[in-house]
Order: sequence, then structure tokens, then C-alpha cells
Amino acid sequence: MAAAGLRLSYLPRSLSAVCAWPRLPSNWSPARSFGSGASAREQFLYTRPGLKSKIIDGKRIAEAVKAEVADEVSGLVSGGKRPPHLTAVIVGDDKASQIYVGNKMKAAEKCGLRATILKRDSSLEQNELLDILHQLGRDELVDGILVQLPLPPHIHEKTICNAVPPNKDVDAFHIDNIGHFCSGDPRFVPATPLGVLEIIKRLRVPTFGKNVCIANRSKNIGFTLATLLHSDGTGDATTLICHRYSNTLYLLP
Ligand SMILES: Nc1nc2c(c(=O)[nH]1)N[C@@H](CN(C=O)c1ccc(C(=O)N[C@@H](CCC(=O)O)C(=O)O)cc1)CN2
Repeated sequence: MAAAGLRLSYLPRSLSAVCAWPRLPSNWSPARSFGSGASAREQFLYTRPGLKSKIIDGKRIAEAVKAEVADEVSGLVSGGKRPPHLTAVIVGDDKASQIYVGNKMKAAEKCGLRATILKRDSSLEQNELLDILHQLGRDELVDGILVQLPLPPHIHEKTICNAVPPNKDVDAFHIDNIGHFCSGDPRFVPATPLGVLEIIKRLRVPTFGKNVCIANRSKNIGFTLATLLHSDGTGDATTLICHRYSNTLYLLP
């Protein structure tokens, strides 16, 4: 189940957040590139005349991953086991969240998993949500649980993430799972960075000894992706996390 849980869910459509640093041409000068009142994006592009973008067909990769997970699940089922059961809890009416959860559940079903959505109104109290999670934790027919974020403002996100039983926490947002991940002994890995790593591996983008710049500093995405990419035997790259306050000069090769 852990392997299926890890590889499920979301694959980003593009890999724009990760790029190898290109070499600058010999006539490049900071004054020419930074002195024109250009936007941050223009400055970035001006300083990287050799940078070539490549659009990645994430959908094709996602289909291949789903087919492989479906094979694993059908192996379990033909061995007499029941299909793993993923339950998503969603609180409120956030449009994007509805779409994300719908897509995750469709993907799970396509892989042969049982998928359940528990949808609750935004007026749900924190204690009621905690009760739901305790019940799901005790339910032997539920293997994986995710609580879609964001939650309404009256619900404390960290309290909820830490109420998902760590052995069913497919998002790996529970503090125990963050600790396991950071100490190099992951039980689950957050889906988005794992999806990016999967794309890098499947496209055989070399990372060994490379410099990688990650344009995202969130704990669940940029930070986790940097950890994966610099880890021994996983990415073996040198990673730089940058954000809106990063000095663009740090990006020079
Ligand atoms: N329980 C969870 N809640 C939330 C998660 C999560 O992983 N688990 N992540 C986000 C929402 N989300 C998936 O649920 C999600 C949203 C956006 C992306 C992403 O990679 N976006 C790309 C654009 C991709 C595209 O081209 O469409 C980007 O922003 O650059 C990944 C995951 C919050 N809640």
C-alpha cells in the first residue's frame, strides 16, 4: 500500500520550477542586464540567454504511472487482498480544492483503488473534523487518508494534519512523517515534490553533481523537493531554493 500511496495523486503539468543553470556567454555583463528597469522575470531571462525551455508532457507520464499502479493493485487483488482504500476529506467550497480532490479520486479509481470523498460544509467545527479523523483512523477498511488544504480559517491546519494517523497519512503532513522524511527514512512523501522527482527520473534528466534551482520555498513543495534532489542516491544535486527576496546574483553559475 505504501508504494501505491506514494505514487498516486498529483503530477504537475510542467516542470517550470526546476531548471539546470546554463552557462552565461563570455560577453555577459551585470550592468547591461540589470540596469534597464526590467521586471524580475525579464531580468531572469536576460541573464540567461542560453536557457532553453522544454515543455514536458506530464499527462503522458501520469498515464504511465497510473498503469503501473493499476498493475500493482491488480496483483494485490488477484492475490486475495482487497483493493487499498483512500479517503479524502474536504471542508468548504473552495473551487480549486474540489477539482484537485476530484482528480485525485478519479486517478485512484483508475488504478483500481477504492476512493471515497467526505465532503463537509465550511461551518464544520474543528472538533467535528477531529472526530471524523479519529473514526477514519480506527476504520480497518481505510488505508489512506488525506485532508485537502486549505481549511476554513477557524480550523487550525497543523492540529488537523497531526490528527491524521501517521500510518495512513498519504500526504506526509503529520509531524512524525516530516521527521521520518527529514531523517532519510520516509514512510510517505508529499505528492507534488515526489511527482516532480518522478518526472525528472522518467525523463532521465541528469541531476548527479548538477546545480538545481528550485523556485519555490514552501515546506511541502520547494523544501521537500530540495531535500529529495540533494539526497545521496536520489538526486545527488546541489540545490538552491529561491524566492521573491532572493538576490538574482546568487543564481549565477
Ligand atoms: N491535502 C493536500 N492539500 C493540498 C495539497 C496537497 O498536496 N495535499 N496541495 C495543494 C493543492 N494541490 C493538490 O491538492 C496542488 C495544487 C497545485 C499544484 C501544482 O503543482 N501547481 C502548479 C501548476 C500545475 C499546472 O500546470 O496546472 C504550479 O502552481 O506551478 C500541485 C498540487 C494545496 N492543498
